[in-house]
Amino acid sequence: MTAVAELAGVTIVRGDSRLLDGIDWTIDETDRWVVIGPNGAGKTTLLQVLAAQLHPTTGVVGLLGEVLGAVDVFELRPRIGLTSAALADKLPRAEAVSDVVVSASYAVLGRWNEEYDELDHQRAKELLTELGIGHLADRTFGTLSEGERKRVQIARALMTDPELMLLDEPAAGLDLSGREQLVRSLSSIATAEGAPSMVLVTHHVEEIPPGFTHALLLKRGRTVAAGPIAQALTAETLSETFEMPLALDHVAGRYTARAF
Ligand SMILES: Nc1ncnc2c1ncn2[C@@H]1O[C@H](COP(=O)(O)OP(=O)(O)OP(=O)(O)O)[C@@H](O)[C@H]1O
Repeated sequence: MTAVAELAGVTIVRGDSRLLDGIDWTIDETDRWVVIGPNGAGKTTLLQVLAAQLHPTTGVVGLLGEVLGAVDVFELRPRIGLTSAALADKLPRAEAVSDVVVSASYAVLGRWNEEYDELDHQRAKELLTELGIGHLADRTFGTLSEGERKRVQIARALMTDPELMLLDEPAAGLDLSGREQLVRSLSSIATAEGAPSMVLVTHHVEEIPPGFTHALLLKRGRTVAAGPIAQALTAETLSETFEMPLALDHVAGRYTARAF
């Protein structure tokens, strides 16, 4: 199996804080990881490292066969799909949904004056349809609901056929039906042939799409547990991560947690 990412002793220090503290982690090609942890655990920081946006203070990051620090990150980044609230805010609200998706192939935010191939538009339409929002292709991005916008972002991140897909709290702020539709879409992306390796960050086990294979639990910048999801994600590891006694259920491929 080929490693898509290999982190060894990754530590990130800002002032007196260790945002990440000695993270060792290997992501293989066929892995679909979920990263779970409380607010401030370092999840977004970890995703920024995987997105080649942040270099560790100490430690080594291997990414898509390259070593961070010894490679031009501008060559690496187009191979990585990222969705996050920060990125969503930068998408042009006045632009047509299909253009928001298509413009990803040129790694630009906003359509400007690039010429896009008919093939690109076809691909964008296909992706939007896969995500259940094909009918919104001609709408203006700013007129979409939060849940619809999240799905456009995912289509956009998939547009470049990334080798690694990073999703930072994709279901945050969605209502129940929005969350369930998104979980279903992510599950079908995760289990599709030729899908990219995936890392999904969340606070909530309810948001883990069926088909995700591995879990990393993070607390105060450190790994509590990491590995195949059945072993890494248990009532014990979850309780330790969130520092409260939690019961964990796993029914029909979905997880639920509650305090007791
Ligand atoms: N530049 C910085 N300087 C100092 N502390 C920082 C800096 N950037 C982030 N932090 C702190 O690092 C910690 C980890 O932040 P991060 O955003 O990675 O956490 P998170 O797990 O994604 O949290 P949340 O679930 O709330 O989004 C937080 O306590 C945050 O305040």
